[in-house]
Amino acid sequence: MKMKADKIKFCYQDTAVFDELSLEIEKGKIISLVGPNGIGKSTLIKCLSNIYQADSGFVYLDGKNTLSIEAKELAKELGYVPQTQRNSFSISVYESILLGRKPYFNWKVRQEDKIIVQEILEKLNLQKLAEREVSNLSGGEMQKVAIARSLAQKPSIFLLDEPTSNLDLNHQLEVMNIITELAKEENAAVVMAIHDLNLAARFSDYIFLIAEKGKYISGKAEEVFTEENMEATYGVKVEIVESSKGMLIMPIELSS
Ligand SMILES: Nc1ncnc2c1ncn2[C@@H]1O[C@H](COP(=O)(O)OP(=O)(O)OP(=O)(O)O)[C@@H](O)[C@H]1O
Repeated sequence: MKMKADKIKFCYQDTAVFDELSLEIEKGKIISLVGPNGIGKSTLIKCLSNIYQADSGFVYLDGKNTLSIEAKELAKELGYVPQTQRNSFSISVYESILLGRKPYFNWKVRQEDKIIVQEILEKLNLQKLAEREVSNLSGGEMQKVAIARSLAQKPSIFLLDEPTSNLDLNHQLEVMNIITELAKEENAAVVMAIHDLNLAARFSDYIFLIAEKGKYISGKAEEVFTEENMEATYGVKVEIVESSKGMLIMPIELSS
């Protein structure tokens, strides 16, 4: 499965967030979407997920315009994980993950769906939380449940909005390992908006930097995360350091 955004433009009221933005996402690859606060990463993820419709340009799945694909069929291909939101309605962790199976059953949950949820609870070490209400979980626990729900959906493309933002070091690595496994072993395509440039550099095949409105820089981490690009984009002088696991981006000081 291949996704392609072709010269898309999206506006809130009269203000364009981005324009002429093109992006290709291939199976087996992880793309990190990075850029300053408010630049449009979440909006782009929503356009790719078909939650928002681009004002011009289109998003294609294997050459087919996503607007022409039925919602239930699209839900089998695209797994969208939003930034964690606290909802007040009561639903257990188990039920929340089971909802990921909704595109596959009509009104009656099948044995097969329960087995998949059970496997995912184990994979993400969530068994102990299965009966807890989602609304009472910590931010990090909630984030893992949202990821678990998208895994239950078994999509071929994952669209993740800041999947590690609420997670401690241990859980960040756990989630990044799961994301890597999805891409490398299950051949899924992954697009994730992420602020942690070091995690992005280490775990992505490609980086897509929205540097400023209309300025997109894409390529391998070493090509995109240069001292010049970082200072121009974030207004911060950085030092690029080599570590045993690849490059590290060290913020040094604000540009004068
Ligand atoms: N529903 C909305 N109505 C109007 N403007 C919006 C809406 N949602 C977002 N925006 C604006 O659109 C721009 C892009 O927002 P978006 O959330 O996509 O950025 P982001 O790069 O994901 O930011 P962050 O890194 O802070 O999460 C921002 O200026 C934001 O204020």
